[in-house]
Amino acid sequence: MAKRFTTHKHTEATQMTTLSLKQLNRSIGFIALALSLSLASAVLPSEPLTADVLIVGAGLSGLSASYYLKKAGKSTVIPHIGGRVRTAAYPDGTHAEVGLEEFWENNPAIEIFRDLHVPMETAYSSFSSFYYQGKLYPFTQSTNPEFLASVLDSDEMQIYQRWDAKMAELYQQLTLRPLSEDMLALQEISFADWIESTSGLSPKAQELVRIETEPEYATSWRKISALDGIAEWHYFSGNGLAPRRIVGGNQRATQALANFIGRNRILLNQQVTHITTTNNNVEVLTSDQGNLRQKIFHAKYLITAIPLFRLNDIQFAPPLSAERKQAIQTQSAGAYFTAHVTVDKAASSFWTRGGDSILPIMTDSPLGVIYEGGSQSGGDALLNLLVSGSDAERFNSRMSDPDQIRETLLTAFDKQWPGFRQSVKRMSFYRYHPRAIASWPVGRSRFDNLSESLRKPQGRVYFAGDFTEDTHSNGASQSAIRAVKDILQRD
Ligand SMILES: Cc1cc2nc3c(=O)[nH]c(=O)nc-3n(C[C@H](O)[C@H](O)[C@H](O)COP(=O)(O)OP(=O)(O)OC[C@H]3O[C@@H](n4cnc5c(N)ncnc54)[C@H](O)[C@@H]3O)c2cc1C
Repeated sequence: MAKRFTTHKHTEATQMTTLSLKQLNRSIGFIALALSLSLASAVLPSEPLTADVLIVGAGLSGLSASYYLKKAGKSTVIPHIGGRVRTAAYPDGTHAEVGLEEFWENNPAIEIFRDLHVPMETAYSSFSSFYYQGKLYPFTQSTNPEFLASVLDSDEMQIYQRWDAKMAELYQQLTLRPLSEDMLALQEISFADWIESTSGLSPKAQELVRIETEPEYATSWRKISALDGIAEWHYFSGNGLAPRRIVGGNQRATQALANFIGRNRILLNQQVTHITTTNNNVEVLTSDQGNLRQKIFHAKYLITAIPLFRLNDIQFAPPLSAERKQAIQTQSAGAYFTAHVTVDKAASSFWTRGGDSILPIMTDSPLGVIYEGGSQSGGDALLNLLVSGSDAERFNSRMSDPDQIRETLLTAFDKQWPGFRQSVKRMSFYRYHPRAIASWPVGRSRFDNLSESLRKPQGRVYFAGDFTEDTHSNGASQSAIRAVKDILQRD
């Protein structure tokens, strides 16, 4: 989740690149029906509104699906907007992420952003500075291996490197279908138990693995299987994958996507409540969250691009298959809570070394991962705390008193950086309740048959979103490509 960014940020050139749409079958054509915003926002229409494909969910997954479909000449309509790519902007000119922090370099969305000329910043490492037993290990080096060599002694490092190479081999096996019996067995043991009993890593190296990866799946490493741990470790293995951020805030990327798709294709405040499939179309009922007026949409196909548990808000006819229902019910989720902390600029000495920022820092305390927000030169600094796991669950509870949350965070800050609380001017809290990110409990994984059932369509309805393929926004993008490809091949 957290990665250290170069102090000399490199703004990635936003040249036009060839999209991976070549795989998508463009040969099928049926008439794209236009839908105007005025029509959409009018009083209950007598005729249903129509499009080729209706997309439920205007997060990264739904917007990406719509992007690919538009490139292939299809019309789409997306009721609702929002999603987990969100940037908060404050009156003093500072801004920080509320949701997604970085796009990993292997995320297909990066190709879309290049195509849309969205400026990106490049980071170079997946590991971050971290606290272990009260001691800070600052990431001041240029690469993961150099950083690791500053944390582990040479014996620990040799064992770590052998283990890491084995992890890379196991990751390759995850791409094979069907998975071997040995691999599937790793679904039954927790990542923590497996590392502790088989890795041979030193206690410090084990803690490094835990502290660096837990913010990724946003729950304890005891709650995910070794199989999912192997998939997560891929982001850190070897030199690690490099993440990207959008200059000026990640929300600019989804805004660029929405502009490309056409704002009139995205209908605000429309919650999908019913999805009815017949042999030759899909009928959707939406409810306007402002005035509770209902609208009817017809489309040839439908893609749901919402968190899977949100499918429980929708009534399907015919109902979702028992296997899909079981897949949704047995899925787990990680929790996130975000706090933006405005602090006096002078306090930056706490997180700089030799004039360079060592943020993000993984704290292993209720502060979670401390990121740096965007600020105006000379003004206050904005820190972004990405809290995950049990601390996030506690803070997310509506019974949680904001004054207590604030005090817990200030106490944790003071323990780590004595005197820091004097510099804090304001805190803003953002809750993701109850489920922020996909995760699978021990005994379940995204590599089993149950999950596979969600990657197959039910009639004319396709299921996308980050809960079907991966824990990260990579899953949101990959699932959009899968659904669009399947629709274009079928039509
Ligand atoms: C705090 C936080 C930090 C994160 N950090 C990272 C990170 O650094 N890197 C990374 O890769 N990923 C990160 N993630 C995960 C990433 O944000 C998600 O994987 C990704 O944004 C999911 O996109 P999506 O389109 O699948 O879902 P969403 O963005 O959740 O979009 C779903 C949309 O569907 C709408 N919707 C739901 N139900 C209905 C309905 N019935 N009718 C109509 N609309 C509906 C919702 O309102 C929402 O707008 C983070 C997530 C959080 C919460």
